[in-house]
Amino acid sequence: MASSTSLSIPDETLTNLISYLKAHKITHSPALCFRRMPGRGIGVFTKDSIPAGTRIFHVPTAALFTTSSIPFSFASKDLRPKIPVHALLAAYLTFGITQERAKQMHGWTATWPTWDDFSASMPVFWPPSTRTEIFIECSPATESAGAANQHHFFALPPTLTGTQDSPSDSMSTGNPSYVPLLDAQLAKLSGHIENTATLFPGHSTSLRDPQSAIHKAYLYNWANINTRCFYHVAAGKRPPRDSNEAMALCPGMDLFNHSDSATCHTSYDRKGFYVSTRVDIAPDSELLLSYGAHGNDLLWSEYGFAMDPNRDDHVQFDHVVLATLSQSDKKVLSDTGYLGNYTLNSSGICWRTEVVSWLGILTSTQWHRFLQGKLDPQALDRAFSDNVHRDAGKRRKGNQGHVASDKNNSVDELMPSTKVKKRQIAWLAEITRRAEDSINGLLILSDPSFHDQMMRIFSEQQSTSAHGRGTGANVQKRTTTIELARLRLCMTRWMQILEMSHKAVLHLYSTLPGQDVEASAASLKMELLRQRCHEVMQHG
Ligand SMILES: C[S@@+](CC[C@H](N)C(=O)[O-])C[C@H]1O[C@@H](n2cnc3c(N)ncnc32)[C@H](O)[C@@H]1O
Repeated sequence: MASSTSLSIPDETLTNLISYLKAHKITHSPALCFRRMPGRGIGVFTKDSIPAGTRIFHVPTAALFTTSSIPFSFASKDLRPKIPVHALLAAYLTFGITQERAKQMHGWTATWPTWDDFSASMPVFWPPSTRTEIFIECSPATESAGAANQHHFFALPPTLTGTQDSPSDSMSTGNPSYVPLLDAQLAKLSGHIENTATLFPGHSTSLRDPQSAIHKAYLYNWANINTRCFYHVAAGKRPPRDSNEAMALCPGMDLFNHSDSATCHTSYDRKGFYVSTRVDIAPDSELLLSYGAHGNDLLWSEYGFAMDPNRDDHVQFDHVVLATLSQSDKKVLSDTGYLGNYTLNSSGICWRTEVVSWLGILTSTQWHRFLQGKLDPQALDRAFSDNVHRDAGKRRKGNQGHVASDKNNSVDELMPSTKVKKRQIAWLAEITRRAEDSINGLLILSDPSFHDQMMRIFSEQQSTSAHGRGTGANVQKRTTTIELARLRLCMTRWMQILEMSHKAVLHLYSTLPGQDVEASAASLKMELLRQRCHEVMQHG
């Protein structure tokens, strides 16, 4: 591997990074270079082709930033077991690090995102108003559809917030182990702040004060650790029970972006971390790691971005399914291990949802046999068709030659699999309705005439201007940019959810007779929303 000097970038921050890498004996393939890209920060690229299986990056153990980098004068041996690693690293970077050390690390830390980047993209830093139901009123003039002029909707999807649960339709009522992603993250962040404040009493007041510079610096460092750390266990140490306690920051290696089809992978041994290529790499390509097989909700909440497309994407829709089940259904599902965790992805609904769909349509014995793979529902459909033909024959005889009308479309007359599909369509229609409501609401808020309402929902208002990064018009412009970025991220995610449910509904319609009109109407509606969102993304 070559030394870092071969990375040539026309950007002072990146040039300083190269000096930092060199000074810390961090080496890499001579083909690598760093580039900035709109919407994804810095990434690692190759100028030349690289064969599969090549080691392209090495960060020696001595260059890692871990709890071993923190002096005992800041955190004693006794204190360390009492604080999560994430919180300790954030505390040290916020008020433990000397000016001299911060200056030494600057060649690397200057490449980190800005606070505005995190604030715009990570919902954990957004105001509570983005998590609760939004009501807006429109005069008929601003109402493009000309329909109802009151809108209520959610900016953030329930898969992140769980806020669409009413007590009777609650994910938590139905599935006690379910904690929405954002709730878990908010609890973790506030737990870390509280823990740090307790263990470092000299900083407790400012850490707990959202307006203080220390609090804001802590959030910034916490976000950096959250989005840039790698799993690492020091040589000779046992892996901790909680993988979050095995953290290392790897200078330079933290600039690889994520992909669901990563071209590189990481490994480590006692000498440090390595990145190697998994496949042959073409010149001028970005080198990509996998942060895990994560759906967009997790990528968004933990890392502040969503991929489009993302083959690991899915949405959990427990809130929709559970709201349609009786307590006794939930008990049956709980007893069989099928309560909750119902997901939809680009291939349709998951097996767990399929299982719930048959509950009540099969007899209890049939349903349990179906779970065990001992009953093929198609056999039931065949038996149903045979019965229908037999009955029709009997009716013909009974009616002395007059064929009985076959127009009875009551649910009881439907084939078992048709009943199941109709049930699934109803669930998907509910996901679609919620997504459409939210997209329409966000489209209204993106209109300049709704600027004040948009700011009330997406802005911390007074608190943003207290960040000490500008005044007057400058702050106003910056905050508006942040709020609009937040709104657009919500719109993008709802659109992805809508596309997923739309695709699944179309597939179900295609397996049922006479659903062409419904399918075309749904596609038309979808296309109109897609176009309106596209316009906002382009010009708004
Ligand atoms: C470990 S850093 C990677 C380097 C990062 N681009 C930077 O400039 O610091 C992780 C962050 O990179 C960004 N990122 C990673 N993969 C991305 C992707 N596929 N699309 C958009 N942003 C991505 C996200 O902001 C994420 O929090």
